[in-house]
Order: sequence, then C-alpha cells, then structure tokens
Amino acid sequence: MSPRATLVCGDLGAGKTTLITELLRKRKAATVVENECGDIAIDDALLAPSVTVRGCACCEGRRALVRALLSVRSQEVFVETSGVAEPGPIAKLFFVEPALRGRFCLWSVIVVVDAVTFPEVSVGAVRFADAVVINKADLVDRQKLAMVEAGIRRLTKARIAKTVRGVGFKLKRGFYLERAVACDPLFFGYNVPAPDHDVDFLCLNNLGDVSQTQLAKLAKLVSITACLEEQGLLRFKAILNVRDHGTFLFQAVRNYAADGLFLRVPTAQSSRLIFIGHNLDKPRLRHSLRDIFPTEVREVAS
Ligand SMILES: Nc1nc2c(ncn2[C@@H]2O[C@H](COP(=O)(O)OP(=O)(O)OP(=O)(O)O)[C@@H](O)[C@H]2O)c(=O)[nH]1
Repeated sequence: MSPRATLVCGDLGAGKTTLITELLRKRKAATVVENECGDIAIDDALLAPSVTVRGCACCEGRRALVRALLSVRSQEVFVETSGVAEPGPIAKLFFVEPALRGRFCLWSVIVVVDAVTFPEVSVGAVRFADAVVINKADLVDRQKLAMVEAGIRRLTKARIAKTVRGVGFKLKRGFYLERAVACDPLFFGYNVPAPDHDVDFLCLNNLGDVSQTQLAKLAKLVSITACLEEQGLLRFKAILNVRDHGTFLFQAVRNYAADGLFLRVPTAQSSRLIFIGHNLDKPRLRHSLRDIFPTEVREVAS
C-alpha cells in the first residue's frame, strides 16, 4: 500500500503546526514536510522528524516539495503548507508530477481556519478541503463560533470540526479525485500560473545569543508593529537563544499573541526571526532591528 499523504493548509498562524503536533501524538512514525514561505524556517524547531521546504510549495517551492516527498521513507506523511499556499496546486502535484504519480495515496486535505480572524479566510482553500478545522474555539464566544461555522458551511459541504489546539480532530480519508476535479476544472493543468500571494517577509538570521534587554526591546517592537500595522502584520516568529536561559519560540499572530508569547524549545538552535505581512514598513523595521541587534543582524534576502 502506498504511503498516505495528508495536506494541512490554512492561513498564517491558524494552527497548522499545532494540529499536526496533536495528530503526531498517535503517529510517532509519521514524517512532516514543513513548507515555510519565508527564507528561514522556524516551525521545524517544533516538529520532528521534519523536512523543510523553502518557498511556497504551491508556486516557487514546487520542485523542492517534490524532492522532499521523494525522500520520505515512512508510511505516513503530513505536508504543512505555507500559510499563503493554495491546496489545489499542491494536491495536483501528486497526480500530474511524473515522479510522484502513484507513489502516495493522497488521504486528506485539511484546512485550518482561525476562528479569531474569520471571515478573513481563503475561500478557494476552504472549497477545496475535505475537512475544515475551525481552530482557536477558546478565543471566541459561542456566538462568533456559530457565525464562523455557518460562514464555512455556506462555502462547503466538507466535514467541519471545531477545536482548541486541534484536540479531538479525527483524521479520516476524505480526498477523492472526482471531487477535486469538480472543484477545480483545471486540476490536471500543470502549467497554470502560480497565484500571486502579495506577502512581504523580513528575515534575520544568525542573531547569536540574545540578552534579556534585547528580548524586551524585541517584544516591544513586535507589539508596536502589530498596532501600527494592524492591517499589515500577519505573523511574527522567532527562535531565540536567550543568554543563560535556553532556546525559546517567540511568536505573534496579527495583533494578538495567541497564547503565552514564549515556548521553550528542547534543542538549542541558532537565533533567527521573521516578520510576515502585507506592505510591511521594512525601513522602519530594519532601523529598529539594527538598534536592538547592532552588530549581529544578517538579513536574509527575499
Ligand atoms: N489559544 C489558542 N492558541 C492556539 C490554538 N491553536 C494554536 N494556537 C497558537 O497560535 C499560534 C499559531 O499556531 P501555529 O500552530 O504555529 O499556527 P500555524 O498555522 O502553524 O502558523 P504558520 O506556520 O506561521 O502559518 C501559536 O502560538 C499556537 O500556540 C488554539 O486553539 N487556541
């Protein structure tokens, strides 16, 4: 039997990594292929064993995704797509890409929806999914949750689950080719132009060890940026080696920290960060970051 492949898609910060982490509790032998749209990877610090694919897998990262899938040796693989990816172009790779055809059984296409930021959602992604997970149910009241569910139901007949941190979601076989083709008549068209994601990144790498003062300044910069660029900042993520304290994941989604800002990461990693947004004020960010990390900043070209 071919290995099962499940795509986990959804907007930036919706809870894809969290859902996969939950699913992996019962599937210790599964592999995760992690697709990050910026030029540095952060989520691989949390998800193991994982293979990272840089560049959005629905467009410029397609070849890298194919290579990553060909390296998978386990019987189950989860592909976490970048937060801007459309699932259709990725699903079609399993059927039109000669190296992948017949190699995997595409098991399910899951789209995670952030209950807080709904109705901002990729309609195309929701329509393509066979299961929609409305996540962060703990952060909205019952009325909003019902409104999100009704909104999703208007878009699709797919299975809908409501979760907190993905808990309780049952993975089932849901992907069927006939449905995908009905949803996207160009499903078998390989040379369809890549979608235009209109997202900016600012990535810094090799930040060295970070002092408590730098950490406090960075936290302030993130919260100021989230307020100033309320419509623009979509996601901030950093892995930081805090001097004498260990390595932490520090993150924010839009203008809220979805949970505790800091999460300890088990293994030491090189410090790095990424801002993702629409029309980010990069000169302002660069200037503030130079102030915080005067000697260490290495910006990754994007
Ligand atoms: N309160 C709350 N926080 C959540 C829930 N699910 C995820 N989070 C938090 O939301 C943030 C983003 O979660 P991730 O799982 O990293 O989201 P993602 O979709 O993988 O993010 P990207 O890979 O950046 O697109 C993290 O701080 C999570 O801990 C939830 O149900 N409730």
